[in-house]
Amino acid sequence: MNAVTLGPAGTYSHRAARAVAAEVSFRESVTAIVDAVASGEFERGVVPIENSIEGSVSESLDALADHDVAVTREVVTPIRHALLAQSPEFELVASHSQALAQCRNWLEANHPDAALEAVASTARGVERAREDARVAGIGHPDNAGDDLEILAADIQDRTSNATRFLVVGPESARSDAGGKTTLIVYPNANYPGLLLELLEAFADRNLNLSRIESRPSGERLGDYLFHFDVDAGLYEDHMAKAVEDVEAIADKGWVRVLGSYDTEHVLE
Ligand SMILES: O=C(O)C(=O)C[C@]1(C(=O)O)C=C[C@@H](O)C=C1
Repeated sequence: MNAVTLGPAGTYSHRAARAVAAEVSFRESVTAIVDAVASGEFERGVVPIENSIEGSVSESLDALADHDVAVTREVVTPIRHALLAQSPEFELVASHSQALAQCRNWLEANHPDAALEAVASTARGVERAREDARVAGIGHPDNAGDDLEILAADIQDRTSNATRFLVVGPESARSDAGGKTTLIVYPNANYPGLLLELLEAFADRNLNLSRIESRPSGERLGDYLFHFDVDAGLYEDHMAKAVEDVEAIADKGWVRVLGSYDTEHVLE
């Protein structure tokens, strides 16, 4: 199985992708990854969806809403950041915006004068550090190689820092089997109790939601679509019925059922 994920080599996404595919290729944005799977160029894509400190990765949510793809698995992995540079004499810290945010307090306390630069990925920030002595990168410590020093390890603001990645495949890979289901709902309507009705489709059947996110639809201000993760598989009768109810409520808009899948925990 070949997979595409956020590059260059050495990103956390790369570490997650190695757990599901023997061959991993890279793109520099989440949207490009989902595009490459939707167009059939790759069998699987691995995208970060949510972090325990910083919350949702909105580019991933929007890319999933905009493409006909399926979710085939989720991978959860701990994120332990290190500060890497040629020497302690750096002026600027480059990393992915999520990583900079996960280390915000540590950076403020330890390097208040350093400038911050958001780049496409943590590994791209480490590359910047490798090319330029004025730059430090934040990323996985394995990226240090022979030429960079690990100036500090475990610099994330909370000891428990974990990111959830979704493995996406073509629509044909959509499965009803698995302990979790993701769906995206665009009701294209706005009236009192609409969200309550959607939630009741699950609550009335004792189905637990593990995540709900709203994202702007892009159609008009105040118009939203909703991302639901449910702790049940589509093979379960009450889950299939909940989806039918949601489809009836959203009959002026659309419902994208991305499928059911299981979770893998990757520690290294
Ligand atoms: O830049 C990377 O290494 C990534 O894989 C992206 C990403 C993210 O977007 O959340 C993945 C895990 C960490 O939370 C930090 C960055």
